[in-house]
This record gives sequence, C-alpha cells and structure tokens, in this order.
Amino acid sequence: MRSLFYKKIQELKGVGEKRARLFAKLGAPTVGALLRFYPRAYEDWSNPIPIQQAPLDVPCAIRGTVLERPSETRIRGGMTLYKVKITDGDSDMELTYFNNPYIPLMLKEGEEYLFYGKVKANFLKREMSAPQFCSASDCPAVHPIYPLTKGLSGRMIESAVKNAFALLPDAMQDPIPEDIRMQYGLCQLRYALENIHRPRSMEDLGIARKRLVFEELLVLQLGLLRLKGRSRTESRLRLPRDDSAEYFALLPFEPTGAQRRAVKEAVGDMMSGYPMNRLIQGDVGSGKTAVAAALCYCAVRSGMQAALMAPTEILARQHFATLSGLLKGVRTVLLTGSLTAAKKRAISESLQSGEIQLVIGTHAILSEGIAFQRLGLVITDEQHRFGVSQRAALASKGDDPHMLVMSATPIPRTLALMIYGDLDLSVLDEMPPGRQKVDTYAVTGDKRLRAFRFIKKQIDAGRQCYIICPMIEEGPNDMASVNEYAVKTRKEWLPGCKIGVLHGKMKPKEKEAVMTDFSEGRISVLISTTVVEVGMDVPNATVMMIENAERYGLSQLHQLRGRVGRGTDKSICILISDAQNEDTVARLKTMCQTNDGFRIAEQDLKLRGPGDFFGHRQHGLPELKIADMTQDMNVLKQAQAVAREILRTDADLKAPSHRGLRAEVRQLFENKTD
Ligand SMILES: Nc1ncnc2c1ncn2[C@@H]1O[C@H](COP(=O)(O)OP(=O)(O)OP(=O)(O)O)[C@@H](O)[C@H]1O
Repeated sequence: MRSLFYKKIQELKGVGEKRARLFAKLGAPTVGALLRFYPRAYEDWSNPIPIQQAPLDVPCAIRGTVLERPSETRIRGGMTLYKVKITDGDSDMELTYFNNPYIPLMLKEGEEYLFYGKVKANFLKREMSAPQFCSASDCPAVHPIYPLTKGLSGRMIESAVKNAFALLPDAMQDPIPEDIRMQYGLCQLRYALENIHRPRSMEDLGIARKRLVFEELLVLQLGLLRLKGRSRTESRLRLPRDDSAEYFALLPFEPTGAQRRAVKEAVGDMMSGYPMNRLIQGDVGSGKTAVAAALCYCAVRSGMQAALMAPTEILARQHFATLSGLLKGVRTVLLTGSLTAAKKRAISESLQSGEIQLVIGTHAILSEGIAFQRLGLVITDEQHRFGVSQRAALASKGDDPHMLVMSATPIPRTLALMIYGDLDLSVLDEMPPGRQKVDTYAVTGDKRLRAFRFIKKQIDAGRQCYIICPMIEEGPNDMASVNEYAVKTRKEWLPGCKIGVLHGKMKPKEKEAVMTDFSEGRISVLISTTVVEVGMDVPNATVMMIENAERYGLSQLHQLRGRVGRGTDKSICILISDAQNEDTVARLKTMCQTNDGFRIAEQDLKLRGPGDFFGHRQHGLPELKIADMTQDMNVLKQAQAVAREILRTDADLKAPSHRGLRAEVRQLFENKTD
C-alpha cells in the first residue's frame, strides 16, 4: 500500500497530465490518495419501485423495459430532444434527454434497464428527466457519488478507481493489527476500500464504512494522544476499592442511572493503576456535583486528599455548602482569593499535614504557597475557563493525581472529544426524575408588565425568580442595568416584594450574603448580571427573565435558563428583546423550541463556527475524510480506548504490528510518509 501512495495518478490508464491536475485539485494526486478519496454519498439502486408507487420529486430507482426506439426531435435553439417510453409491466412512463445523441444507441427497444432519478407527475402522466441508467442484468446495487470538479465527471473517477484496484495486490498490508480487527469486527483494508468505492450492497457499504471510520478515528486519537504526550505511566495513587455504594446511601435522593454510570467509570479509572483523565459532561441541572462528591468521597476514604476547583467564588461557595452537607465527616475547607494571607497559610499547613481531606475553592488553590500531603484527586469545573495549563498546574501539586473535569457548557460531545482527545468522556444524559421542560417565551418589551404580573403570582405562591440585565449601572445605551432595574422593580413593578441585587463589582462577602439570602428564600427576586450563569442551584426558583436577550449567545442563554427547572415545579423562561434582526429572531426561536443543551450547542456551533465557540479560530486538527462527528460517537469512544491501550505498551508505535498505524498517523498529522 505504501508504494502505491507514491505512484502518480498519471500512471493509471486513461489519466493524462491534464486530468491528473484535476485529480490533484480534488486531493488525489497519487493512486493511494485516490483510493482514500471516498464518495461523498451513494445512490441505492437495489430496490427499484413500480412506476405508479414511485414517490414524486425524490430520487429513486425504477426498473423498466424500453417500449420502442427512442424518438429524436429538433427543438428551439438547435437543441435535440430524445424521448424514451418505458414500461414496468403495469404502467408506462416517458423519459426525456436533451442533446445526447448516444441515447438511441444505448437504450435498446425490448431491453430492460434500471433508471435512477426523480419522477415527476404531469397531468395524468408520469415522467423522468434525464435519469441515469444501466442494464438491469449487470447493474451495481449501489452507485457512488464523488465530490467533483469542473472537467472531471463521476464516471471518470469511477473508471480511475477501477484501474487503481487493478494495481492493488490481493494481500494488502493492513494498518489495523489483526487482533484489534477481530475484537471490533472490522473487515480488512482491501475489502473496505473496494466496498467504499464499489459497494456490492448497502450492507457491504456499512461494513466498509465502519472499518474506515474506525481506522480514521483510531489514527486521529493516536495522533492526539501522542501530541499531548499523555501516554501513560503507572500511578502511585491507585484506589484500593470502590466506596461509592456507601456514598450513594448518604444521598437524600436516588442517583440517576447516568450518575451511577459516570461514578463507576471514574472509580474504575482510579482503580486501574493509571491516572484518571476524565471529562464529565452533563446538561445544566443533570447532577454533576453529586458525581464529583462521590469521587471525592471515594478518594478521601482511601486516604487521599481531593481538590475541587470552581471558576467563580460564588460557585466555589455553593459547592462548599453542598459538599459539606453531603459529605459529613469529611474534613473540608473553602479556599478562595478573598481569604486573608494568614488564613491561607493556616489552610496550607493543614493540607500539608493531611488534616484537611477536601479543599474546595477558586484558582486560589493554585497559588504557590498551597501544598498537599497526598493530593490524589483534582476536579475542575468548567474546563475551558481554566485552560489546560492551569489544570496542569494543579496536577503538579500532587504526584500525577487523578483528574476529573466537569463541564456544564454543552460542548457538542464530538467536538469535546476531538479537542480533549486526552480525556475519557462520561456523559450525564439523563435528568433527575420529576424535572419538567422549562417553557420559554420570547417577547418584546411591551409585554414586560404582563410578565411581572405572572412573576407576582409565582412569588405569592412561594416561588422565586431571577431577572438578568446586561449592565450593572445605567449607561449611554438603553440597555437594562441591574441598579436601575432594581429601583423600578421595587417602586413600580413588584412593590412590597423582597428584592436582591447581585453583580460582579460587589465585594465577595456582599455577594455571598445575597446568594445565601436567595438560596434560603429570604429574597424572592434576584436581579443580577450573568454572574449567576454557571452553577447556581436554587431549586425553588421557577422564573428566569432575561432582559436584552439579544445580547447573549445561545449557549449562554441556555446556561442562564438552566438556573430554573431544577426542582419539580413547572418553570418558565422569558426572553425580552426588541431587536428584530433575523439572526436574533432565529436564535430566540431556537431557545423556545428546545431545552436540549446539546442541540443548542450544535446550533450555536452552526451559527458561530467552532472557532468562535471557543473564542479562538484554529484547533489545528486534521480534516476527517469519512468519520462524521455527529453519528460516529460510539466508534470514537472505542477508537480512543484502543489508542490508549496501544500507546500504553508501545508509546512510539515501534512494534512491527503498529508500523502501519504509525505511518498513517504521520501521514495524517505531519503529512509525511515513512
Ligand atoms: N439523582 C437526583 N435526583 C434528584 N435530584 C438530584 C439528583 N441529582 C442531583 N439532583 C439535584 O439536582 C440539582 C442540580 O444538580 P447539580 O447542581 O449537581 O447539577 P449540575 O449538573 O451541576 O448543573 P449545572 O451545570 O446547572 O450547575 C441539585 O439541586 C441537586 O441536588
């Protein structure tokens, strides 16, 4: 196979210099590259449909016999029209072709053919315009559709591919080692290539595709893992046993299946003898904190220390409150930037002596003075706010501790795996029981008073409400500001209600006091900037009203909306915006239509592109030829596990059985051949 890679495409029969340039333009300058130039789609000709039952305007195959010699008529503009009458035995149909003098030679009277195209109905007649065709006796069941370029037709590519196969040796070197092929039920390379280009059936195409997708993702994962230099060394922090059942018994609720699964996967990692590197992804409110707590519990029970790092002080405080409640008996401290130097020193001392078992905090945990006795587990919340280097800084405080990243931002899984190829993934794809869909309404500002009437009713019923404004103070633009809004709400909109204000410029102590008042029900309406965006958990809050909703991205709106609907009461999200541009209207409409964070993130991704989604454009990842990140997730997971296993024993892919993979990795990542 390798030598084929070098063979210029001109060496194929029927490919001259000019055509070779066109192939090169499509990314296939060599015979090897042509074999890896996969069709972009397929036409299924295997189930011809009777003429009368054919769906209209949808491509389909029809089997028919030519009734009489095609007629030829000259029409306006020097064009020639060919008409062909066919029958399937029950019904007739007319086919039309323009300017194709070969039609009468190719379509013979009395012979049976398969025709592929769209059927149209014209009065009482059915017809097809310029369908493709081939003789019914030797027609392939599935036809490939290649990406084309001007001057190079599908037939030319098919013929070049056919000639390339003629050059292939019967026994091809296969980059995927045989034992892996067997284990995952993957066909051989030659079979895969033949059936991806010229499938004998849709089933064979599926078999071929499965193997090629696996191979591509395996090579990608091997490359990513090697890039990140994370092939594994044994861990000194092996968890001796699984104490999660004991923890689950402490919970005031029954964990969901997804929570149990995630805990099991992570505990399995920690018991494996290698450091854990796992990403837990769950939509807003899916219960990630309970999973984090389970792992802290298990780590602490076996004599390790654990650290949980949150992106904001508010969130750190909230996690501290939740975890200290859940993990009674575990010696836990809160470490944030607002502590005095003396307090920080005292905490560091008790971390070094091993007296403290669990520390929860902000990036203050990273500061130089903080050291641990035996840091075994590091959990970071919201990976991409921290960045890989900060994660590494925390890891360096221990002896290669187990790492868990929790992400509430629903990065499409596919993208997460592409980018964090070094992390295993657990997805919390199940909501705690009793959750109801949050009904979302997008309205203009003139409906604000009505919205307040609704809020008033909710407050009277004992519920609470968030109102989000983009600004803290009134500015030159007419955007809603927290301070001004609070004055109006107190005076005009909700007189007599207990109203609190929260924004990033307040002192940590003030913020904490407001948060505590809100979560303990002493405040009914919290008027806030987006500081509440991530992680706030007050299940009694049932209304989220967002002013100037046009200011926010879809994922951010979804995060904000996720602050309600966390209990069993029906919750509502009201998006207020007077912006009428198409983009805003489309975005707000998406919010009203779905509550599924992953769908929203995909949509966001579509609207903004992956670069913007993460705040920078390029990830430098190689382009995939066949794997589709929206449907091949399971294969990606398998490929990741296999890649890790391979690198564990052969980090440089030097073993003879891995040579083929090594060559593919170099080809994909460095554009080099061995
Ligand atoms: N299995 C469960 N059954 C019932 N309630 C649960 C369950 N798991 C978690 N909860 C509750 O659901 C709420 C949300 O949980 P949690 O805060 O862990 O979600 P999260 O995934 O961190 O959400 P977010 O990303 O929005 O912060 C909490 O009030 C928590 O107590």
